[in-house]
Amino acid sequence: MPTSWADSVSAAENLAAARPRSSYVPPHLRNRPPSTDPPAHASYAGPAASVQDQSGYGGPNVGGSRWSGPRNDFRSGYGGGGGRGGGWNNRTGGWDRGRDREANPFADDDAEPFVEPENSGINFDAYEDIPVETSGDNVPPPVNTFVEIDLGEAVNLNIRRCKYVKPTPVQKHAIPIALAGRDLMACAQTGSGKTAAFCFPIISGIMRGQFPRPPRPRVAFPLALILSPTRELSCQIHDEAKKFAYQTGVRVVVAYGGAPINQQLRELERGVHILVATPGRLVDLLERARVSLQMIRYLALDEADRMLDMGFEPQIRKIVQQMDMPPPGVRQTMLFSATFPKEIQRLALDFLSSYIFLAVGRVGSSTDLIVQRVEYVQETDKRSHLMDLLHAQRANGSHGKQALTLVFVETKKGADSLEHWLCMNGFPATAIHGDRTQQEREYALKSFKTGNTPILVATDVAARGLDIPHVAHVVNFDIPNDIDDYVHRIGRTGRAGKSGLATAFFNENNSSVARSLADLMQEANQEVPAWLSRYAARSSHGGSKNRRGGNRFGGRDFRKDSSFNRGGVTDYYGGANMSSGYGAPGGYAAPYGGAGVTSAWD
Ligand SMILES: Nc1ncnc2c1ncn2[C@@H]1O[C@H](COP(=O)(O)OP(=O)(O)OP(=O)(O)O)[C@@H](O)[C@H]1O
Repeated sequence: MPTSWADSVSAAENLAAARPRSSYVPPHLRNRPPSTDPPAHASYAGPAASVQDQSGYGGPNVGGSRWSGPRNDFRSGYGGGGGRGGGWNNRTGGWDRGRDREANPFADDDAEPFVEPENSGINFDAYEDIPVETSGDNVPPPVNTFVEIDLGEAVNLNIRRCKYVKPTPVQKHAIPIALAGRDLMACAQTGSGKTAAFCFPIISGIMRGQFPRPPRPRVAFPLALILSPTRELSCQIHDEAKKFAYQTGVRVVVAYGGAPINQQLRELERGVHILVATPGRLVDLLERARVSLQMIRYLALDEADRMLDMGFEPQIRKIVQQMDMPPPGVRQTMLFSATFPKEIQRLALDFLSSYIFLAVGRVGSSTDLIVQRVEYVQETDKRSHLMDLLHAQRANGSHGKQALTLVFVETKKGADSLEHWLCMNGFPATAIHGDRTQQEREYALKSFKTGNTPILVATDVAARGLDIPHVAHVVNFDIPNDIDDYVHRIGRTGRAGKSGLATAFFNENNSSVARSLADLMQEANQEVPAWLSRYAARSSHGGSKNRRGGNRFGGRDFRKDSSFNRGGVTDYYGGANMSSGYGAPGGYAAPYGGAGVTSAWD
C-alpha cells in the first residue's frame, strides 16, 4: 500500500507504464484498471469519469447532494444528447488523441533556475486566523483537507504533484461551494490560491458530467470558459490548469491576442473542454464562428472586478449575454478576485444566479505577509531614490545579486523611459506594457522570472494575477489612482505564505489616495507614517475613490447594504429579477474606471 505521496505518484505512473499499449482502450475507460466493469451504455460521461470510481477517495460527501442537485439534473438534460453513442471526444481528431501525447506539465518544476534561499517553504499557517465571511442560502460547509474533497484520484494525484499539502482558506470554502454547483462571488487576498479554487471544481465537474456530442465539426464547443484580463495571466492559468488536469483526459486550451490565431485554431480543433481566454481574442473566435459557447456549463471570471469594470464590461456582456452561452442558473458562474468594489458587485448580479458570497480576509485588503512602506519622494527625486533602494538591495542580497524587483509606473512611456534609464545606470532592467509586442512581453517576463533581468518595470498590465516566484520587492514608483490597483500590484510579492516588501513613492500628486492607503495599511497591521495620516485626515472629506472607511468586515456582501433593498430588488439572496434596475448607464461608472484606468491594458 502506498505510504506517501511520492509512493502513490510512482505507483500510478508504474500502473500507466504497465498498461499494454497495443490494444485500443476507449477514451472513457482510460485511467481505469483492467478489471473495472465497462459502463452500462456508450454515452459520453466526461473524459475520465471512471477515475472517480476507483479512487478510494470517497471521504465525507461534502455538499451532500452536489452530484444530484437541480443544476446537474438540468445539465444532463441540456442539449438532449446525453445518450448519444460515442460522445464528442470520439470525433475525428478529438482531444483523446491529443491526450496520448500529453506533455508532462510538471517536467520543468524541479529545475527552478532562480532560487532564493531565505523565505522558501510555504507557510499557509499564516492564513489560518483569517476571518471568513459567507452569505447566501444554504452555504455548503468548508473542508479542512483535500482528502475530504471528492475530486477524484487523478486530480488528487496532480495536487500531490503540485506539492499542495492542504487547501488554502479560500480553497477550503470555495471548492465545496463550487462542487455543490453553486454560483460564487469569492474575494480572497492576492497569492492565496484562487486559481486552484476555481480550476479543481471545473475539472472534477467535467470528469463526472454527462455531456452531449458537439453538434458541428470544426467548431470548438468548450464546456468551461475561464476569462482573465491579460494574455500573460491567461497563459499562466492555462499552465496551472494543465497541471491540475494532467492525465484526467480534460483538455485545456488557451486563446489570447498578440499570438498567431492559426495555431490557436488548430489547438481548438483538436478539442477543448476548458477554454482559457482573454476577452478580445475570444470575441474574434466567436465572430469567426470557430468557437461556440452553447455547451458552456462553467464560467469563471478571474480578476472579476477588473473584467466587469468599464474597460472590459462591453466585451464581457457580449461574450456572456449576447452570444449563445446558456444563461445564469443553467451554467455555473464563479467570480474571483482580491478586490470587489460594491459597484462591481452590483453589476455582477446580471451574471449570477442565487450566488454565495465568500470573503476570506477583508475585501480588498492586502495580506499581512507584505511589509508596506510609504516614502515621501518628490517627482523629480524618484529616480535617484529608486537607485538608492536598488543599491541597498543589491548590497544586502545573497552574493551581491539583485533580488527580483518589480517597479510599477503609470504609463507605457514612463515604463520605456525608466527601463532605459536603469539600464544606462548599470541596473539590469526590462519592461512590460501594452505597447510591446507579445513576443517582447513574453521575453521580458521570462527574463525577469529566471533572474537574468532582475528588475522589471511594468504598467498595470502586470499588476494582476501574475504568480512570479521570488519577487522580493514591489516598488510603486507611481502610486495608482485606485487603491484596489495598489492592492493587486503589491500582491505580486508575499505570495503563497511567503513574506515580501512593498515600497511606494508618495507625494502631493497622490493626496487623493492618502486616506485609502492609510486605511489599507492600518488594516494590514502596517506602520502608517504620521505625515501620511495627516494627508489622510485632510483628504478624508472628498474623494469618491475612497471606498474603504475602516474595517468593513462583516458587511461586505453588498446585498447586506440597506441601499441594495432600496434599489427595488427584493429577493435578497439571488432569486429572480435581481439584475433589474442596475443596468442603467452610469450606475457605477462615475466612481470607477477613470480615464487612466484602461490605458495600461491590452
Ligand atoms: N493548497 C496550496 N498549497 C500550496 N501552494 C498553493 C496551494 N494553492 C495554491 N498554491 C500556490 O500559491 C501560489 C498563488 O496561487 P494563485 O496564483 O492561485 O493565487 P491568487 O489567489 O489567484 O493570487 P492573485 O490574487 O494575485 O491572482 C501559486 O504558486 C500556487 O501554486
